[in-house]
Parts: sequence; structure tokens; C-alpha cells
Amino acid sequence: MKALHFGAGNIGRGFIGLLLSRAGYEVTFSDVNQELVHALQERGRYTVELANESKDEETVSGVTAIDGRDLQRVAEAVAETDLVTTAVGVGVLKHIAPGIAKGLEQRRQAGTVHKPLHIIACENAIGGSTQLKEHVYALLDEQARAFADEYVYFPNSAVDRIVPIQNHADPLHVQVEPFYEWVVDRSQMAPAFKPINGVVYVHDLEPYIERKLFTVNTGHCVAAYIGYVHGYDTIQQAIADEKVKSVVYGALQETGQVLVQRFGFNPEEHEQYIVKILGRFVNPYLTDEVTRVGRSPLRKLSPNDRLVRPALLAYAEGIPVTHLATGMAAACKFDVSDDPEAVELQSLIRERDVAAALSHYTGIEEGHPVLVEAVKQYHQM
Ligand SMILES: NC(=O)c1ccc[n+]([C@@H]2O[C@H](COP(=O)([O-])OP(=O)(O)OC[C@H]3O[C@@H](n4cnc5c(N)ncnc54)[C@H](O)[C@@H]3O)[C@@H](O)[C@H]2O)c1
Ligand SMILES: O=P(O)(O)OC[C@@H](O)[C@@H](O)[C@H](O)[C@H](O)CO
Repeated sequence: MKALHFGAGNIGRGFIGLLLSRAGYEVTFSDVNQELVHALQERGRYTVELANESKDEETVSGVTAIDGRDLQRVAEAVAETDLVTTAVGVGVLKHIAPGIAKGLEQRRQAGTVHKPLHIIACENAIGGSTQLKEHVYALLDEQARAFADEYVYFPNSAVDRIVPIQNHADPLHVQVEPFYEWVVDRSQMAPAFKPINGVVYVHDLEPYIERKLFTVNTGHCVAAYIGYVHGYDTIQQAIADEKVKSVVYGALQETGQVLVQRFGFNPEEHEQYIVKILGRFVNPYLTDEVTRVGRSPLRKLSPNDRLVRPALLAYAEGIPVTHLATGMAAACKFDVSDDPEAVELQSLIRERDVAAALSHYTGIEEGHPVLVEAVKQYHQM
């Protein structure tokens, strides 16, 4: 069985590639980073280290890579594979769609007995695979769409493993936290699909993706933005400060009430889930920079993402949202010059003002109480 994975970055090598390889797939990475591509081609293996006391290490072998800029080569790989996965960033999905679309056309034209193909986006987003499907379908003609309707599946998924920016002499070596969870929507897959070891299959992904995004990622980004405001470099340093931790915990109480109401989670079990997540953030064997965790603030402030969606859901239910609003305010202080989205946000705040900028990116009207609260918090920071 062959798997083509887009994105040989941190989660690609440290999680998806590792699990697929363990499950017996021959993994080919597609990436635009030539250093990674050449190293994978030359060595065909890399090491994954767990962030624990014994620094347990596992070698992933039998892997290779292709140049993601080579459209023809990418299309060939899509045509030949049994499974496609991605971990490129949700904003990059549109850039990998042309190679996938061309590869699906090649599969159709091959005319032999067609095998189902599953394409799973492993990104931090609601409906990541559905978003990728839309980008791909926009590039297909009617015949190719009919083919894809019959033979190509885009199940949504939720992935959870903290993998920080890597700083090793070996560009392929990757350090990861021990915990992982990969949940895939079984109802969007071919009935005969052979399960991948280590993946959890569910028939309704919504509670899983929302619980993950609105707990792990909401807590993480609040820690990053408030931590940044307090001058900390890493999540570990930020959470060690009780002032930061209490805002993070408060935000998770707000999203927690939303999640418990929406999905009927047991409140005590959800509280345990929150405590476990906070424990993962302070793993002493990891160094996770606030600039990584807060990266792409416009994506994180977008209407369907980890701050705005739970805040509006909470507000609609009469749940207080002070801490989530504080997170949004702190996102507006995230002034990181090598993050293009932070630069854009800061420039709109300067050009107009924070209320106008927040309203523009969150989609929340300026007079809305959630936005008013965020702006008030911003001015108090
Ligand atoms: N790192 C984590 O802790 C973590 C955990 C869960 C989910 N995620 C999600 O996984 C995705 C990737 O995150 P990451 O931390 O691994 O980022 P990363 O930057 O380490 O990896 C992304 C990789 O995609 C590659 N890429 C960019 N454009 C490409 C293209 N057109 N074709 C092929 N490859 C391309 C980049 O060169 C890079 O190697 C994001 O959506 C992120 O939200 C990350
Ligand atoms: O990858 P992002 O930018 O969506 O979010 C940053 C981190 O919160 C994220 O990468 C987490 O480490 C990860 O989602 C844990 O599963």
C-alpha cells in the first residue's frame, strides 16, 4: 500500500508519516522545501524522538519524497497511490489542489479497474478535507467530477499531537510529545477501507474536532497571545505565570460550557480533559515558541476558528466570554515581523483602529458586545 503525504514538516514527519509507515504504508512525502525533499530522497529514513525523560526514539524507514513544485510528478504520485494525506496548513490546501486534480484526471484516464482513493486533510480546521475537496473540484471538468464522485473520498479528520519548531543538526529529526490522537470520519469513507492502525474512526466527527480545536487550540493560542503580551518566548514559560494560566483556564471554562451544552459531554470528564491538555502544554521536555503557537493570527481570528466560533456560540447561550475576548485582544498585540498575517493585522490596526480591524477579520459587528469587550481588553493591556 502506498501513501502520498503532502507536507514533510513537523506534523507530517512527526505524526502522520510515522503512523502510516508503522501501519505498513510506503510513504512518499511531497514538499516544496528542497532541503527536506533531498534529505528524504537520499536517506529514505528519519528519526522521531519522544519528548519524555528517556527520549525514546523510533526510526521511520522506507520513505521518500518528491518535489511539490513539480506538478507532473505530483500528479503521477496521486495517480499511483492508495491514500493521500496532507499537513501543509489549511491556507496551503488550494496550492496542492492542482496536482491532486491532475492526478485524479490521470486515474480516470487510466481506464483500468478503479480503486477508491481516500484524501484526508490533517489540518487544524473544521472540515479540512471538505475544503480541499472544494479546491480540487473547482479544477475538474464534468467527467472528472463524476469519476471523483464515484471513486474519491474526502473524509474529515482531527489530529492532535504537539510538535514544536525543530532545531536539530539533522533537518529530518523530529521531536514530538508522546500523546497523539488522529480521528477520522468513517461515514465519509468507502465501506471496504482497511483501517489504519492508530487511527480512531467515528461516525460523527463534529464533537471530536470541536472539542480538540476549542480546547487544545483555543487554550494554546490564548497562552501564546497572552504570553507574548507578557514578554514570554515559550508556552512553557507563559503557562508557568499564574496570570497567564488563569486566562487560559478561564477561556477553557468558557469553551467547555459550550462543548458540554452542544455535545452533551459529561462536565467532570470534560474538566479532566482540560486538565490533561494543560498538562501537555507544560511538558518540560518540550520548548514550544509562542510565535509558532500564535502563528497566522488572521486564521486564528477567522469566524470558524478557535476564538471567534466558541465565543459567539457561548454568547448566544448567555455564557460569559471575557477570557475568550481577552484572547482576541491579545491576538491584536501579536506584532511578529516574520509572520505575514501578524504584519497585515498590525498594519490594519494602525490604518484604522483595533475595533475596525477585529471586526474585519472576525466578521463580528463593531457594536457587538463580544467585540466591544475585546476592544476594551485591548486598551487595558
Ligand atoms: N505542529 C503541530 O503541533 C500540529 C499539530 C496538529 C496539527 N497541525 C497542523 O498541521 C499542519 C502543518 O503544521 P506543521 O506544524 O507540521 O507545519 P510545518 O510548517 O512544520 O509543515 C508544513 C510543511 O508543508 C510544506 N508545504 C508548504 N507548501 C507546500 C506545498 N505547496 N506542497 C507541499 N508541501 C508544502 C512546508 O514546506 C512544510 O514542510 C497545519 O495545518 C497545523 O495546524 C500541527
Ligand atoms: O497549527 P496551528 O497554527 O493551527 O496551531 C498552533 C498549535 O496550537 C498547534 O499546532 C498544536 O500544537 C496542535 O494542534 C496540537 O495538536
